[in-house]
Amino acid sequence: MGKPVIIALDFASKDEVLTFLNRFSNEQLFVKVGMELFYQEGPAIIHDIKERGHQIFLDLKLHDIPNTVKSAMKGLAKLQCDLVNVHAAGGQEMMMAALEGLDQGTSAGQRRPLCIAVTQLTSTSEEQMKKEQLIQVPLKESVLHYAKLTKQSGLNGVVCSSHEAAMIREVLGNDFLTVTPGIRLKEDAAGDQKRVATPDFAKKAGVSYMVVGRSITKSENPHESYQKFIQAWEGVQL
Ligand SMILES: O=c1ccn([C@@H]2O[C@H](COP(=O)(O)O)[C@@H](O)[C@H]2O)c(=O)[nH]1
Repeated sequence: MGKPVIIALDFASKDEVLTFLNRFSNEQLFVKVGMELFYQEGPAIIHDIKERGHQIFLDLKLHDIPNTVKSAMKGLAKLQCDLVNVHAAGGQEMMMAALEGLDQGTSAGQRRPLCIAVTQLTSTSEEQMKKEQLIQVPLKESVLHYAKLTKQSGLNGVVCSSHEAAMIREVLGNDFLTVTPGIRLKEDAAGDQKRVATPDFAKKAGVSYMVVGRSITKSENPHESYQKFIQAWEGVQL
């Protein structure tokens, strides 16, 4: 499975990214490129990171009409990232269109990126979901509903919080990926995240990959902080 931690490279420039990556010398990482970095640096940043041998989750969370998502994914497939994503709220037709686009954009002999869908953002609380999205079921039920829809659409997994991962694994199987942001060490500030969990909670819940941003990138010693997350994960014997 490789590294259980995906580092969110939420930086505004290539210089900041390279300074950050240089702290890890030759260590191969699994990193996430999100909107902040991609909108500033464009596709070239993907080539720069890939050149250094890191795995990439391109986290652009596509959510648009099926035809637009299909065409966008066709283009993104050419960047040869390992993982891309959409919002499950875009619906089954949109998610299936995303896969079609990825298939069309992947050349023979290349591996199609895995595609996952965001269920409910980890910055959303149950109260907020009910009030602002007018979804009146418990948040866990909404997440499971989106996860089922995602699987039916043929995608490889979901973005959810660690609190929903065990339920999703139980219902949808061990091969269906759960990628969980909102990961914090006990002493870390939650910031804008509402559904947070520690690495050991995530491991016990059967999470596939933990996404960690600020706890590592804003730390005085990012390499040491990264190691703390890895060690906390590895310290849990299942
Ligand atoms: O539901 C979601 C989906 C994506 N994210 C992204 O993960 C990181 C988390 O960063 P932290 O600094 O560790 O909070 C960030 O890039 C988000 O865009 C998410 O948090 N929740």
